[in-house]
Amino acid sequence: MEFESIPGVGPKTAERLAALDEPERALAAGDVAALAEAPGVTPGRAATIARAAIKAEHDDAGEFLATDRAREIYRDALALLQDRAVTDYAAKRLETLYPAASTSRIEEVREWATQAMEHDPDPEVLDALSGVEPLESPTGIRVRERCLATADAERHAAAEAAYPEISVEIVEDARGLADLATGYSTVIVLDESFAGIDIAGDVRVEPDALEKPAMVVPERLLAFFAENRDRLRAAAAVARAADLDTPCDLAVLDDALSRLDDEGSVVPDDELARLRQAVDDLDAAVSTGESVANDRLREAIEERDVTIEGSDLLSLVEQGAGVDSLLSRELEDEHAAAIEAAREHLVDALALDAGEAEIAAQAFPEEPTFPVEHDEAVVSRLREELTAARDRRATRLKRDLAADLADLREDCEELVHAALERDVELAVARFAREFDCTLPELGGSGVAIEAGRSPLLDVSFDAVEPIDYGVAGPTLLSGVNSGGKTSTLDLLALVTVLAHMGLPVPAERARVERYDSLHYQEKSQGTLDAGAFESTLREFAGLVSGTGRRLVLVDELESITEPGASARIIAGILEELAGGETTAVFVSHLAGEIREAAGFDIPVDGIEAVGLEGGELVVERSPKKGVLARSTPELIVEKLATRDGEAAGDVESFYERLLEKFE
Ligand SMILES: Nc1ncnc2c1ncn2[C@@H]1O[C@H](COP(=O)(O)OP(=O)(O)OP(=O)(O)O)[C@@H](O)[C@H]1O
Repeated sequence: MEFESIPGVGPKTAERLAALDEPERALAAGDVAALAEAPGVTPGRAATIARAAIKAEHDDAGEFLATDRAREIYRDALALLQDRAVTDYAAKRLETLYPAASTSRIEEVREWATQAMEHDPDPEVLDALSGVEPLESPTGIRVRERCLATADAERHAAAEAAYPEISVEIVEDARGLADLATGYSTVIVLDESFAGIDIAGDVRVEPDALEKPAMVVPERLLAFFAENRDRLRAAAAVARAADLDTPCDLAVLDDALSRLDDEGSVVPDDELARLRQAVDDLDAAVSTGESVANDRLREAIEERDVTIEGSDLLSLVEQGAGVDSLLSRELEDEHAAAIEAAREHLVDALALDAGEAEIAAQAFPEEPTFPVEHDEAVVSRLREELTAARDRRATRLKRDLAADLADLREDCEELVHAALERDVELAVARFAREFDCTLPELGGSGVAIEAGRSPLLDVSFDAVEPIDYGVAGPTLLSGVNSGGKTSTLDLLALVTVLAHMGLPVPAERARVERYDSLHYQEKSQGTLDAGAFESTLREFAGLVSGTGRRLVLVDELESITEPGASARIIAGILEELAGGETTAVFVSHLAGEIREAAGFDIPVDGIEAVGLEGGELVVERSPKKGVLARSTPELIVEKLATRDGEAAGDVESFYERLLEKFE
């Protein structure tokens, strides 16, 4: 794919995208997390790129949202969805949903949304989702005790690229290799030609080492899993609670993660723990062994009356023999028992196995001495033996765990991806549930909403009164002050935007024409000066001369200038829009005047007050078709003119005459 063909992607970003593992898949799937892995691409930028790629794929060049207010409605809709996403990923991913002018894109999202709405936003799932994030690859790992070696320059370069964590050395011959073996505890040789060379130390010839990262740098996998452990556990919890379909064997993952500590080290098994302990405790155990032997021997000596014939004593003295000979002659058994006790102590205290115990046995020499002393050379040998066994065990555990984790690596990516995608779906499911949404029908002419309730109102959603409204072609919407005219336009816009995003809309039923664009002009704040008025007229000139199926919503355009001129201008715009493919709803207090000024019979709908209660208007929020709603002042005059039970005086007849003016 030519990444630069995506609008907004320059050569630099294209290069960064190309460096990703599977950029095409990530773009097609709107995988914001994967795209954001490209250096210098923030999640927000990734969402923009993904959206542009989707648009390009669906040949969706047009801009559906044609005005600021239309864009604002989209942003509000998006915010309502994003508020229901748990993860940052889902919030960004939701930004790839946009109101499309392309049927294929709308259909694609509708299919996805239909399934998404079926998911249950189980609190357990939502709770687990809070710990899920895209997986991260730790950087800066450095392994110093191991190196790779090769005689081939090309292989050297490949190895350096594949294993930035360890040194890659050039070796010419066996001597060079032997030198390396003295500097590193393990040397992994990449060249087959070195096979069979006998060199002291841990030197292995592994020609396929470039394909075996788990063997060469198990630390990489261990660090990856240690770094992502909490996310993986959270994703596994989501998978369990939501019964996600994932290839990852969660029990195997649990087990593998439990074998890893926070620093990326392997949690020792019993054997490694024993060996570590034995190395650490060796000196102390040897000296305690000595004490045990000496205590026993001292006790034995103290308890013993040694009788010795004078001639024997003489001969011992003449031979220059010390007390040791006496010990050996008189206390042989006791000495042997004391040595045995020392050995036993050493074996027990360090939990030595049979092989190690054999060495340990020699740590206390059989020759009778007092006090008993250990043989340092033997203890050193035992230390070396235990240390080597400990390191071998640790390396084996590391490799075994890395091998198990390597098998899980890809499945884990899928697991986390599935959990994050579920969050995106749940945001839509929650939106649909909380605002009583339904998937709208797309097609026909105009917009028809049954029991629509806008979540954008300034009252709590429970207090929003449902609205029925259907409109096609150019229409004037009249209504009492604060009757809900603007809110009706907002609802029409919101339903239309959501429908074109492929998402459910907050209504019991809705049908929306497939529009190419939405033009929503909000009420201007007061009369415009000449310049601003001119530019507004230019905008409308562009609108009437434009093509395509459009929904045009305009709120109180009359406020841009004086009422008489406004009515003529609005009538003129509506005339131009009539007869085409445009659905236009113009909210106006001048509906009567506009109708008079127009050269055709403009339909007028009205939001009516059904009465006054305690000084407050009681409003029927659903616009009535073909009704020019009376204004609030008219209602009040009428109320004053028709007060029951009061004799008509001068004042009342004034009200009656005023009322006649409204007819
Ligand atoms: N469907 C509804 N359910 C409950 N409250 C509503 C509804 N529609 C409107 N309202 C309330 O009425 C208020 C006024 O609504 P809105 O601004 O849409 O009226 P308007 O007819 O455009 O007013 P104006 O005549 O000032 O332009 C809203 O702020 C909201 O509190």
